[in-house]
Parts: sequence; structure tokens; C-alpha cells
Amino acid sequence: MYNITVFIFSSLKHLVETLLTISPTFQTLHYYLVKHPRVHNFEWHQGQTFGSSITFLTLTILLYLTLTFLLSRRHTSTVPVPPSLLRLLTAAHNTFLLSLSATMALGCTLTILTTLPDVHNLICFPVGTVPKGPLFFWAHVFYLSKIYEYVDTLLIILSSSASRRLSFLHVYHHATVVVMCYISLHTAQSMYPGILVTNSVVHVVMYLYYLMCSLGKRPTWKKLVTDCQIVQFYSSFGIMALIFYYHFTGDGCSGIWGWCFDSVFIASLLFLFLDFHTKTYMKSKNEVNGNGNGVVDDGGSGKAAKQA
Ligand SMILES: CC(C)(COP(=O)(O)OP(=O)(O)OC[C@H]1O[C@@H](n2cnc3c(N)ncnc32)[C@H](O)[C@@H]1OP(=O)(O)O)[C@@H](O)C(=O)NCCC(=O)NCCSC(=O)CC(=O)O
Repeated sequence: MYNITVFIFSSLKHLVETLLTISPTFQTLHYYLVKHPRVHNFEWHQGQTFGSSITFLTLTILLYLTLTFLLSRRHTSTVPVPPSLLRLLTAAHNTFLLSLSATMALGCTLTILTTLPDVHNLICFPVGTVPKGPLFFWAHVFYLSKIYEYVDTLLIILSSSASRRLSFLHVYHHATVVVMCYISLHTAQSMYPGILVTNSVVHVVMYLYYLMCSLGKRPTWKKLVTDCQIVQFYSSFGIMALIFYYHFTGDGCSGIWGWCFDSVFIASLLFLFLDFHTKTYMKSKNEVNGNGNGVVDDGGSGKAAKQA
């Protein structure tokens, strides 16, 4: 397995290096995503970099939880925003997050392939690594994007399906993922860029799904989105196991405290997503195979229509 990973990494690295010598478009992309002074010279300094203080982190999460709690308890069934405007705002929000996720995935992948000598350096940063340079620039953007994703919760609260979709999973994920990003960034956690790329790719698929929903075209591949998310959590465990191995058999890896937090968080998400999967998709299947009540499988959207 390790040999395959090394082979894929070196092949991709070779491909990127070749493209950089022959394609001016690729060179421009590389400049803006890796070499630009703001990206290249990025440094994370606790208390100085935007969003880097513990106070900022604590207040952000407390504000999110308080507003979510207060707004979700509104005693009114009417939504304060006209549905057409809400659909427009949701579509704009999803387009933005789709583009941002794609940019983060591309920027971080290019950085990994052009700045790290081999795959071992990606899995295990040396102890004492300082969070600076393009890898941590993208880690910082990723952290701030998780705060911006709080808008998802607002859109759910404003929607007519809030009672179904404002779940413990959603609020727990949105509140805790920001802590994970903060700790991983602050402790220069090994393999964090790998997790960033995986999650951003999955979010491209997820926000495309949400975008199509907000445009009134509910995709039939909802289950695929959940499956991608679950595969992502399993693969994160594989990565975590590798870091654990290198940490205790070599000179140690950077950010082992971040590793501990991530392990517990990813395990809890895996548990919640497996539960979501069972409840959403098994229920749809049972309804179709059930005792002839005529409910059509809707891919878990909760909008199954009764057959005439
Ligand atoms: C397919 C999923 C992505 C979403 O499943 P759900 O059952 O929650 O959602 P759904 O099928 O009802 O979604 C369609 C509804 O979402 C609305 N919608 C559109 N854009 C949205 C947005 N940006 N945020 C929240 N809701 C949005 C649509 O208008 C539509 O509303 P209407 O129905 O009214 O027309 C699933 O895999 C999942 O993640 N479920 C967990 C719930 C969750 O919040 N996930 C996202 C954060 S967790 C995460 O992000 C993990 C990770 O890192 O991968």
C-alpha cells in the first residue's frame, strides 16, 4: 500500500514539474496559488494572524451556538425571507463554496507536489515544524472557510425544512470542525494538508449537490455524496494510523496533540454519518420494499411522493 502511495506521489510530482516547464497557463496558476508573496510568505502567529487567538475561536463558536439556538426557537412558521430570494442567496452561497473548495484543493495539491520532496514529508512533518509557507496559507484559508460555512446553518434555519435538517450532526460538525482546524494549524499537524485536500474535494461534490437542490434540480445521487463523506472518514483513519506508526517508530511527527483531537473527532463523525446513512437510505429502501404503501424511493431526500 505504501509503495503504491509513493508511486502515485512521484508520478504526480513528475507530471506537475513537466507541466510547469511547458505550460504558461500552469505557470500562472502555480504563481498565484503557491509562489505569490502573500501565499509563500504566510506565517501563523498566535494572537497576530487573523483568527489566531483563543478568544476569537471561543467567541466565534459561542456566538454560533447561541444564535443557532435562539434563531431555531423562533415561534413562527413563516420564513422572514421570500422563498425566491432565499433560493437565490442559497445558490450564490453554494457557488461560492464550491469554487472556494475547488481552489483550496488545487492550491494545496500544487503546493504539496511542488514543495515537498517525498510522500514521507507529507505524512510526517518533522517535530518542531513551524506553521508558515504556502501549505499553512491554505490551512488558514481552510480554517476561515469553516467559519464561513456557518451560513449553511442560517440557510437551514430560514428554510421550510429546518425541523428535519437542523440536526445534532450538522451543528456538532460545524461547531467542532473549526476547533479541529485551529488545533491542526497551531500545532503544524502532520498530514493536515492531505486531510484538507480530501475534504475540499468531497465538498466540491457536496456543494454541487446543494447548488442543484437550491436551483430546484434535486440530484438522484444524494447517497453518493454521503458515501464519499464516509469514505473520507475511513481514509482519514488510514492516514492517522500512518502518522501514529511514524511517530513511534521514527524521530516523531509534528502535531501529535492535534492528531489526538482529530482521531476522536473523526471517529465521532464516522459514527454519526453511519447512523445518518442507515436512517436516510435504509428507510427509503424499506419504504419502497414495504407493504405496498406506494412510496417512491427519493434517494433519501425526504420528499418521496405518493404514487397515484
Ligand atoms: C447529502 C448530504 C450532504 C445532505 O443531506 P441532508 O439530508 O441534510 O440534506 P438534503 O438532501 O435535505 O439537502 C437538500 C436541502 O438542502 C438545502 N440547501 C441548499 N444549500 C444548502 C447549504 N449550503 N446548506 C444547507 N442546506 C442547503 C436545499 O435547498 C434543500 O432544501 P429543501 O429540502 O428545503 O428543498 C448528507 O450526506 C449530509 O452531509 N448530511 C448531514 C447533514 C449536514 O448538515 N451535512 C453537511 C455538513 S457535514 C460535512 O460537511 C461533513 C464533511 O466534512 O464532509
